[in-house]
Amino acid sequence: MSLLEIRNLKVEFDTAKGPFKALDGVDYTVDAGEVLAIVGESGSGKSVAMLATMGLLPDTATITADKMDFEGLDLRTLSAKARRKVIGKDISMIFQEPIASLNPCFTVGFQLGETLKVHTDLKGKQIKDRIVELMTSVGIPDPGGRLNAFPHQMSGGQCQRVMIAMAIACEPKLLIADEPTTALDVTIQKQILDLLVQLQQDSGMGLIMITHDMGVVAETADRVIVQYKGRKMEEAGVLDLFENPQNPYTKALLSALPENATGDRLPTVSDYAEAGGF
Ligand SMILES: Nc1ncnc2c1ncn2[C@@H]1O[C@H](COP(=O)(O)OP(=O)(O)OP(=O)(O)O)[C@@H](O)[C@H]1O
Repeated sequence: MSLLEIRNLKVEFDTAKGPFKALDGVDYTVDAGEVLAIVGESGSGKSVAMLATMGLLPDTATITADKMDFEGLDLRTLSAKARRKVIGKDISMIFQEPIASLNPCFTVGFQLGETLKVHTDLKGKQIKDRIVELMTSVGIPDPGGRLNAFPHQMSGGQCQRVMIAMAIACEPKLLIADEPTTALDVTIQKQILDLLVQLQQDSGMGLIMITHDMGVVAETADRVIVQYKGRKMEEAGVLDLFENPQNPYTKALLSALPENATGDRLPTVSDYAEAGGF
């Protein structure tokens, strides 16, 4: 049984201009211990798909799927109470803007503690010990001192480490990372990616990496889903995708990488769109 199995996921938003189809029948499967990258340009429906899975879309979204199972549990029919037991514990998510994701009014230690209080039976000193252990595992120096810091007193990279600590606090079986390095400096990006992959390998959890960056895909993924305008264009193992892309859109994405440039100007995806028929 797969960890997460989604069939024919569709999401439509009710907007002032009428219904808008953000996702049009996409399948996703992730196994324990696997890293799935979902790649595509802005607006391709990567975040919407995972927010739908987490039950985090607004009421204006109509979500349908033929199947949406997490460890055999049907996420479509879960009560709000049962869902809260799964989401944030067995499935957790980190987002693009680490500083905005943390509450500026509370120390990072307090915020980590709140996560542990909600989802575990730990109390008092056990909570503090676990916070220090978590901060150590995500590479925050002087964790005992830093737990009293407010988010604005930490760098973007450190805040993302705190978000990762919060996401892994309850030892999730699946972690969804939505553009986790996009808002960070290039040098920090690599460190955060390495940390995520290391944590994934140590724990054996499934990891879904949402990204628009083929470099991130190459660094992290076992398998890749390429999305464009709410549809799946291609799904392949990471080596196959880079060596032998089948879909014109995937070929266009790969041609737009700086290392594949041949002329004076980098090609863009739209250079390929008409010829490729997408
Ligand atoms: N709450 C909403 N109401 C209406 N449309 C929405 C809503 N949320 C997302 N969309 C639209 O759905 C489409 C897919 O959005 P989504 O955020 O999934 O894209 P993405 O591939 O993750 O891109 P990005 O990397 O920019 O986040 C976009 O056109 C977006 O404008």
